[in-house]
Amino acid sequence: MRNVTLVLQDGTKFHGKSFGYDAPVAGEVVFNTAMMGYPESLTDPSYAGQLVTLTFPLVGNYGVPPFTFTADGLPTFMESDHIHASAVIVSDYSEQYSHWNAHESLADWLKREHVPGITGIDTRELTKVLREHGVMMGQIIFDDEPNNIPQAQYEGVNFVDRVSCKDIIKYNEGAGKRVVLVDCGVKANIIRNLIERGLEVVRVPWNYDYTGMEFDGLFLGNGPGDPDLCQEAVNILRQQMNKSRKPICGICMGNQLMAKAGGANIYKLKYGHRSHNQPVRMVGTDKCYVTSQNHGYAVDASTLDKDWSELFVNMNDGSNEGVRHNTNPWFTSQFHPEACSGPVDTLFMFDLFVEKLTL
Ligand SMILES: NC(=O)CC[C@H](N)C(=O)O
Repeated sequence: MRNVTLVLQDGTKFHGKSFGYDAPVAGEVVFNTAMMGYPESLTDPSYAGQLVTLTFPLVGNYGVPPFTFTADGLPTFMESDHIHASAVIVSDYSEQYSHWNAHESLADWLKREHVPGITGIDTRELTKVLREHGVMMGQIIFDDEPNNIPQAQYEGVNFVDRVSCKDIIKYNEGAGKRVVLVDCGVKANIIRNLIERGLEVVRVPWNYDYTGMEFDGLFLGNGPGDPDLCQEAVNILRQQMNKSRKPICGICMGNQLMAKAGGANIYKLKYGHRSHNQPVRMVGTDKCYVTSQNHGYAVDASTLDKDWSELFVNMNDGSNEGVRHNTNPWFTSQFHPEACSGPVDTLFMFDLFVEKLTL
């Protein structure tokens, strides 16, 4: 294993070893405190452009599931058809793996997909640095080729345009109600949840003008990067809202786009929410849900127009976790009700959407 150094934007250095694909890489360094779920997280398109630090110390011990696809073209166990994170940073990579569904090691998968992985990093110390300073850009360089330092940019890059589908994809054609799904980098489990509920899904590119199409409801998926770079999607959404009261539901980036259409501003969180245990309260109730999350930006709910209200709020930091329109069936969550991975307490969001479609 070759020696590597992770260099943060402020000059902080961490030394480790390469266990994935041997190549220098740069990106935004973020951390995820979940205890498992690396196959799902690495294939979540919302991690595009990021070097993902896993704080759970032992990583790789359950291997990686086979990269098979179901009849409808969705990956059986992953969240998209390839790794989207730019690299993975762990404390102790486990070379031995064992799981009934393991097909290969994490190292072999990373090598096959040309994604760097580094081990031997004090990920808890790294996380403390990121929590103090906020997320930073970082570079993974190989100590035996120190001049080969890559550069990267995160802010201002439209990652959604890179990961969104380029053409319309249909699922479950001819089934009951038809839903247009805006693909900003949608996770497979959102599509699975819609299909499982008997819906026909028409997945369209992020900036596709669907306002002239025939459908019963609209779903806004998750996606990477800064929502302010998706103004085109917000403009189309506003047109749809001016035209019709059809149900609209959104997840993560979908919450941010909906809130923007509702007049709200977006800001960047200091170090984001990436974990399986984010507590979220439903506003106006004393119900708290434990949720799976992966986002770096948030909605400033105080800037929502008067026709909108906050639907969920984060119990750790008070940030917005969802919005709703006061009279129309338009509602969203910043967290991931589809989980994958993580707790499934909030799957009811999909049922609520179906309920609104059939009213
Ligand atoms: N998972 C997501 O949709 C993330 C939304 C947005 N890219 C953010 O980081 O806040």
